[in-house]
Amino acid sequence: MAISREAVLAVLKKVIDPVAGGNIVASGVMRALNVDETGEVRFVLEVPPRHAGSYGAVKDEAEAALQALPGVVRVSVVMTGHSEKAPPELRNTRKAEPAGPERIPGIARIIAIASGKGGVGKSTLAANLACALAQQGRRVGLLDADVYGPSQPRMLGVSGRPASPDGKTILPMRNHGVTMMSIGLMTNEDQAVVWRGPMLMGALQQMLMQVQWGALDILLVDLPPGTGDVQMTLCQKTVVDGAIIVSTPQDVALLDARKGIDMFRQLRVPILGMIENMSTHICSRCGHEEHVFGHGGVAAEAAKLGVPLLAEVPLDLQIRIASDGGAPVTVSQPDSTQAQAFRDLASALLAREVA
Ligand SMILES: Nc1ncnc2c1ncn2[C@@H]1O[C@H](COP(=O)(O)OP(=O)(O)OP(=O)(O)O)[C@@H](O)[C@H]1O
Repeated sequence: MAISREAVLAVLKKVIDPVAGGNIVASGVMRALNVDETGEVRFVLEVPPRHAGSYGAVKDEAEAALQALPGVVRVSVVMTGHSEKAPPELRNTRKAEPAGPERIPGIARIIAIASGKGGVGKSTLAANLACALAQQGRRVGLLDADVYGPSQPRMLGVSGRPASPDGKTILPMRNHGVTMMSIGLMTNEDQAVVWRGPMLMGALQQMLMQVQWGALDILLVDLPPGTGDVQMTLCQKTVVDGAIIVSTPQDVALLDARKGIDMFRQLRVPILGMIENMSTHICSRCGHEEHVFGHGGVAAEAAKLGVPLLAEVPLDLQIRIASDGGAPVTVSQPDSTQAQAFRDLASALLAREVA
């Protein structure tokens, strides 16, 4: 019978830390827990050297309690006074497997919001979709990975540097029911950052793995435009459950969107659909409808490529004012027709069980 990590932790949480108080999991002396499928449980008790004597009994108690747990075959506990190196017997002796895409613990689904071209409204749509999904009861995260123009802090009205109480993990920000982290919060707003490939990959990995996202039903990733290192790294390192491609109806934007779709297909990421943004403009004074960038181009392209058209969002002054002011229209004017477009998009994704 395979033993679960949760069952092991439940047992360890009953073992009292005689020095720090509380249990040994909460106090942090129990580290590097490894529960493998053969029923072997290994961990380190990292204790202050001067209190080593007090932990002998703790080690015995933890070992005995775990041995009594059905499914546990072997328990090995190593006591150490420092944590620089894992003791030799704890090293994984199995050969490293090629690192394929992994799931991030606690995050049920990842959806990438992408565009071939910059400025087509990808961030605006990501912010509104995140808020609309949160309003419909989903636990939503939004990762702003647009290294060339991170705009989510402005769109979600968040500022300041994220805290890192332990110097290792990063606490995300939260507003409008959305848990958010942006590369823009890690750099000075006015500072132009020249990102090179390895730096980009490092920053993305850090934001995916070191941010304490908590339990999320869905993490939306607002990607930079185009088909570069960030897109590749995201899809190669993590399991991306789907991509949404945003485009305006213009030919040039569509051409780039097609390249984006090709890339995701090559990376085996399902295309959930396309969104036509700035689809049509309705004059706020006279109600006259104009097709500033043409209309219907994305619908035609989506049909040609065999992917669903998820939404057509108008070019609308309220949408711009709201997102540039820190409260997307879904939040600031929830009863408006503009907000309804995003709610319908969220509902459609929920109905298809992709969000
Ligand atoms: N439907 C819309 N109606 C009105 N304004 C919009 C709409 N969509 C986006 N905008 C505005 O257009 C500008 C660019 O949008 P946004 O930053 O979302 O684009 P982007 O594709 O994420 O750009 P980049 O790739 O450069 O980050 C913003 O000022 C935004 O408020």
